[in-house]
Amino acid sequence: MISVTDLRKVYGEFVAVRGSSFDVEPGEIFGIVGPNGAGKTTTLKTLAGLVEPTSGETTVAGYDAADPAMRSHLGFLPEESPLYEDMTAHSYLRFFADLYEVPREVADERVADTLDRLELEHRDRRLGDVSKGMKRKVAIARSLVNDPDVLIYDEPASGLDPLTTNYVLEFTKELAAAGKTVVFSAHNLYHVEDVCDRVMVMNRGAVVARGTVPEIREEYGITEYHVYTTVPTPETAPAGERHRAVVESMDAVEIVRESAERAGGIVDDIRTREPSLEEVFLDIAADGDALGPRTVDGETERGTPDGAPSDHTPDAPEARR
Ligand SMILES: Nc1ncnc2c1ncn2[C@@H]1O[C@H](COP(=O)(O)OP(=O)(O)OP(=O)(O)O)[C@@H](O)[C@H]1O
Repeated sequence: MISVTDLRKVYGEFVAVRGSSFDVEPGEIFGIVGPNGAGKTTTLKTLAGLVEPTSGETTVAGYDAADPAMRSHLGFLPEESPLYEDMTAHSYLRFFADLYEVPREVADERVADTLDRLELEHRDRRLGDVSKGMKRKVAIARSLVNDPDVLIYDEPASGLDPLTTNYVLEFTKELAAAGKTVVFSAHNLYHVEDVCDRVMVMNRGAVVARGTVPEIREEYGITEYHVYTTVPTPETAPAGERHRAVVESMDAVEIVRESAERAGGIVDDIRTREPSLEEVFLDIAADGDALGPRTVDGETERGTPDGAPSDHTPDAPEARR
């Protein structure tokens, strides 16, 4: 449904996106995460045809992203979406439906249905007078007036209270279950982990990891084993009435077991601690300096145009650097 090959965007001398490649399958929820300035919004705006890439190919719903015909298949939710404050939700959405040339009757039904599904109250109140959560819901409804196949949502839950956030994320899942393809960016990794089928991590303009969350965790995170023994061993520290060693491999667990048995005790519990996506992410982001300078000149000096791998096998987490 979406195919991006060697996407590169340079502003003046500054390299905002350094050659990223990824595919998104129909009905998939694909998350783009990364620290501030990583290049997430630039990537999303390129998909939406709002930013012209410096080089690379971007296909959305079978069209080049720059092709105006693509727009009718796309719903784009920008990070900030100022609404016309004097309009009501209803008149505002109708206005957009008209822009997309949706026949009046279809538009009325679709708008009412979407507002019902979003449980939007106060439909006839001025948009200037409604809460931030409601405004976001109206912006989401706007992204759906043309019944698009592809939804591109930049930080859909940014700045919302936990209840509305949850609502928006569940709604996103429903849209994908109904067959829509969703690409969204987020800072909150818990949301990404909860909602996305696959994730791409960007840092300093480069794609540094991608795959399912378990794949990324396996590739980049370190699983810790907490090994509890009945006797002290050189590897353990006191932990309540027992002793505990924190190790990172099963071989190390065996060493603790042998030490405990030599000391006349046993290992009586082993617990596995998976790193959170947040921990994995911080670890990946900490490697950002290794990506090198972010200017066209800096890249030439390094002798590599991209600084990051850009193969087209989205299921395989990439090697770092
Ligand atoms: N029009 C522009 N002109 C010059 N530089 C730009 C422009 N748009 C973005 N940039 C720069 O490109 C880099 C990537 O920006 P982008 O908005 O894509 O990052 P982001 O990952 O979405 O960040 P955030 O999480 O802060 O929204 C940033 O350093 C930004 O300052």
